[in-house]
Amino acid sequence: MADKTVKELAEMVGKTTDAVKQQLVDAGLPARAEDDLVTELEQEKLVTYLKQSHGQQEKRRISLKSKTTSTARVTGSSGKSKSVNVEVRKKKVFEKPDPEKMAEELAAREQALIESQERAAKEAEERAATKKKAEERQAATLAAMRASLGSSKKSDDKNDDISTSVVVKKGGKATAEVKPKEQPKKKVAATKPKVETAAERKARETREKEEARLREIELETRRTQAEEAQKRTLEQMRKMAGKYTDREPVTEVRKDEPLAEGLVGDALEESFEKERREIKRGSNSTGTRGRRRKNQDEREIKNRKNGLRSTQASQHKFEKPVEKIVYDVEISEQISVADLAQRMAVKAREVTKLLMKMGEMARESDTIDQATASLLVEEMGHNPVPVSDTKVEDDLQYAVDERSSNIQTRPPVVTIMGHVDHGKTSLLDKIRETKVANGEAGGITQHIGAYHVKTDRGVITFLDTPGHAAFSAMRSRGAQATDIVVLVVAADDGMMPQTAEAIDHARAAGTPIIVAINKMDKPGADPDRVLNELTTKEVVSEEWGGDTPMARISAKTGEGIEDLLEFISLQAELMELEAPLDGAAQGVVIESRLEKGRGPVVSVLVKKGTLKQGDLVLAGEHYGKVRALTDEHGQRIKSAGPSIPVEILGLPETPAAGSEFLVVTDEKKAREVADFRTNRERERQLERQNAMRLESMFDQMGQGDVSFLNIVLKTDVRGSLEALLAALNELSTDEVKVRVISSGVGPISESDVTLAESSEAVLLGFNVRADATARRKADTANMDIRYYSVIYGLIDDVKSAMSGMLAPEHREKILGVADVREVFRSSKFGAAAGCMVVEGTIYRNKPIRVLRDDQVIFTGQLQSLRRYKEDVNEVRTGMECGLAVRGYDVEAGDKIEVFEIQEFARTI
Ligand SMILES: Nc1nc2c(ncn2[C@@H]2O[C@H](COP(=O)(O)OP(=O)(O)OP(=O)(O)O)[C@@H](O)[C@H]2O)c(=O)[nH]1
Repeated sequence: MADKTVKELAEMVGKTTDAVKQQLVDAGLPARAEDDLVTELEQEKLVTYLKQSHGQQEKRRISLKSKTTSTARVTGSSGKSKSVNVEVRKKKVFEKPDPEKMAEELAAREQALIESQERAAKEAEERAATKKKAEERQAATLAAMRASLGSSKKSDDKNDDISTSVVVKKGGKATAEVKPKEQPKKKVAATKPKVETAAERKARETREKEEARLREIELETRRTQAEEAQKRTLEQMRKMAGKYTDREPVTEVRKDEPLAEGLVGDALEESFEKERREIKRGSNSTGTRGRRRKNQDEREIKNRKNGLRSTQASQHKFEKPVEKIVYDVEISEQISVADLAQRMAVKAREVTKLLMKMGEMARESDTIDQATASLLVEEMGHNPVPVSDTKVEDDLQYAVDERSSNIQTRPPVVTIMGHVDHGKTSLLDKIRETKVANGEAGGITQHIGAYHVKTDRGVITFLDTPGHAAFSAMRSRGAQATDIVVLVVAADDGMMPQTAEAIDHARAAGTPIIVAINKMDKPGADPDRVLNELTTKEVVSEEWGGDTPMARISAKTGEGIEDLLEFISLQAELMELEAPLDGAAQGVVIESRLEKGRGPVVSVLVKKGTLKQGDLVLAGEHYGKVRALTDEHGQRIKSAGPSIPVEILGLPETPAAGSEFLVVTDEKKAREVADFRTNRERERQLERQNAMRLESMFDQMGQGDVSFLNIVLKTDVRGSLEALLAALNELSTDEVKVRVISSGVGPISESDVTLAESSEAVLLGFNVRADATARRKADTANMDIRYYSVIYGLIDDVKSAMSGMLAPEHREKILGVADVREVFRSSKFGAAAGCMVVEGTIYRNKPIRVLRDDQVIFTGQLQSLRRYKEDVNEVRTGMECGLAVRGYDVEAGDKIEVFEIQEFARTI
């Protein structure tokens, strides 16, 4: 760069002289005229200024300080103070670049790359053309020079010894030099022309201008390439960002590279360096650079085609290239750790490790519950698919349903409910008496928990287990055995608590209600009152515009019973009750008992299909072949269709009342389901026991005053047992808890007595008696065995026992109040108060309180109570007295209140 005039500069950059002059001033240089020279230094200054103003910032040196060090003075244990260096390190965090922004940037850079390549090609062409022109010009100049030299040689010969050459020095100043005459010819030819002609000068200037432009292009190319490198680096960073998000970068950030700016780690920095080196090398040799550039571009394209692979891809070889397989893992309600691991195709150790992390210590053989297993599976990146343990059961049920066909109308199943003594049993008996005993020739009615009657409108089946307790026990087992509830309300008693409860139960089950207003024969019968009271529970008679049929009956005389049966049949018709007649039978266990000589006798109600002798029945946890079928009259029958109650023999044990039964063909499946149910029941039992243990622990820890009433209970049939257990369970309160230590069906045995004795339990028998040995044992142990035949009798007794265990309640009772009118002081008695008894009686020996402005200010005792001069024990309302309070001086206007603490027994 040579010194140039303002005009020359303007020509060079293709701007007006005025614009250049202004730029010079803006760049902080002195103002110039058109022909003033601008020195090289000034030109550089101007170029720097222009670059800056066009956004080409001077290359900044970025120095990121990851740590700062300062000095602090501290006093040591010896008391001496010393200075310590405090180094504060900054946390480096990778920022994940925004993918959208990156994509935009990438597109822009690609466009810029294409443009710059096109520009470079064009410029190369121009350069070649210019070079050619320059060479031509030079050749022409040389020819001219040679020509002029030839003519001057002739004149030299004339001037003999001196030749003058004019050398144009920097700045265009010409100086004359005297050269020795005998200059070798070839030397003259080798040197540049001594005098620069106007054409030469112009050529040189053009050349310089061209060179400057080329430098600019070079710079531009380098810049583009640097940007390219940056782009690639950022691209890699974007790909790597995901992998590094959770990690703390451990590498140091390079400080001398603007691209780094605290973002790039070692790997990226290295890649950047590589790019930089390539660019640097490329700039030294245009040819090599071009080749390299080409190769690089080819690589780029190849890499792009290959997706994520890049020139730096080899740096991340540690990554596992395989894609993770996500399994759908079926999880049953309980699953072993080993089994779960197998389903996820991992080692069991990995599962136990994860469990440990989650705070659960488990071995491979341990079983975990469905919720924990689901969590684990999710944690390990798979999909948990919870499956029901009842799948085998469901499959079995499905198979049974599949085999059902020939859908027919079936008889309704009716349960009779109502308050105690309102006549439920009487009603059932009356219906049976009129419809069964009389209807069936010679039939001996047998108690099987249900019976069916034939009416003009069809068959009706009654469940002979009256009361809502049995109804709810069945429902709690999922057996919706009842279609209609007949609610018995005594006309002379009206709606009672258990009437309301029965309504709630029926409502909860969605079972329609028919009301039987009983005891209409009684003189005190008031059916309207019943109707009225029932409306409070939103049971409105059809007569009153509601939808509940109500029959006025007498279980004693049989009046209205036909109407009731008619209502039931009509309701059944409305409900369009249907069931498949053919196919495998299924239904519900009504009752089961152990009978001497017959073994387990199970009463069932068929709900679907037809139950036949010889069928394989699965009921609850037991299964077996039906040896015999008996109807309610004790008659052996071959089969029973829908809604028909029968007794079956052949099961190995007594299933619980309310259990569902079904006929299966596959014994293996039946065993599988039976086993599963047994295990489930055992687990439930264990859970209950654990809960009990826990409960006891808490009780002991926190509330020392909780009492337990332990019970050993034996009943005749499972139905009563379920009902009683449910009822007893509800009796527990915060203070007294009922704990059934043992319960079962059958007579009270010696072991029951032993258990009751050891656990300090009361021994209760419902419709069963203790055998001889048990009786003897109870006598020796001085134990009381209580027998019942009415559920409510048993419950009431338990309630009383619980009440006896309750701590008595203490209540305070005010016995009398006296107003203090005057206070006298005597040296002998101290302060004595003259009072008037205004309420009750003032007692000398009872506790007192002193009240001032109706606020208690003292509680204590009287020191003396006198009437006139005599000491007395009590003074009644309206009488005057003198009294002294021990340890307290009363004032006129105070009130003396006498009280006592009374004990009240509490009931459950
Ligand atoms: N006068 C009269 N008495 C009846 C009628 N129905 C029942 N009783 C009497 O009422 C009492 C109770 O009858 P139950 O049939 O035992 O009543 P329940 O509702 O079954 O009683 P629990 O089984 O204890 O809940 C008995 O003394 C019956 O004789 C009736 O229609 N008229």
